[in-house]
Amino acid sequence: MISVQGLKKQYKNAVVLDVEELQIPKGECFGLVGNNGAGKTTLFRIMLNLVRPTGGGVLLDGMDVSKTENWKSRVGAFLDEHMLLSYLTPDEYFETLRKIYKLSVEDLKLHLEKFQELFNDEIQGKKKYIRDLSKGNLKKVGIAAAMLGNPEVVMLDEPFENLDPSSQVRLKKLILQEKSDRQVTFLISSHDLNHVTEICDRIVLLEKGKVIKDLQEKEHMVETLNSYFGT
Ligand SMILES: Nc1ncnc2c1ncn2[C@@H]1O[C@H](COP(=O)(O)OP(=O)(O)OP(=O)(O)O)[C@@H](O)[C@H]1O
Repeated sequence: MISVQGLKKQYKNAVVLDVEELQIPKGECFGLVGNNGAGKTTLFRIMLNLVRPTGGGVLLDGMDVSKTENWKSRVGAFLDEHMLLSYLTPDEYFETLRKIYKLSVEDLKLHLEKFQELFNDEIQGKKKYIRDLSKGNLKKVGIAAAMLGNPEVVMLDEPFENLDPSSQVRLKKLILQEKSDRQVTFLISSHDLNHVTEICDRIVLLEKGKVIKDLQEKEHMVETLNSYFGT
């Protein structure tokens, strides 16, 4: 369970995040939407202790993410390409992570097998460095890396962006599979309203850093979001 309490982030005089309370239960697929600059990435970055909040904090299973490191083995995330080691090939990168997470060669192989359809023969066994991959393929490497080591919580910032239509469908299938097989808690930010409403149990809408809607009923999600975004 993730618990956000009195979270505030301010840059000079601008308050970019102001979330009074948010509880995300285990196994929930939590979607985060909002216009550019609404504060989605800032919320994820604070949850990963990459940005220090001005006030309040985030607890993961009771652990304050800014005060202990123990939550890190339970969380996987891909926010942007800076999280990757661009001087490695995807194979070298996965092998490096395998060693860090102390997984067996077989564990890594089984994990990557789940991604074969999504990888579409473009990622493994190639001599291409991560820095030379297309944006979509780079995203696929980041997502596969975020899910490595069986994390209980997976945070993905704009996972569908830059993926071709078949890859978007394959990614949705993968997320739903992981969720039903292992009760993974997914936190997904997206501008793609169709995809998030399809796979998420709940959608939180941010506007200028504040939660203005917390939608938990599937039937009303699409309608409410379409009317908000004018889509
Ligand atoms: N280091 C920083 N210094 C000043 N302002 C910042 C900084 N980082 C983020 N911001 C501001 O915080 C606000 C929220 O940004 P954030 O990236 O969280 O939005 P977002 O919802 O993820 O947007 P997008 O949909 O465009 O990715 C923006 O106004 C942004 O300019």
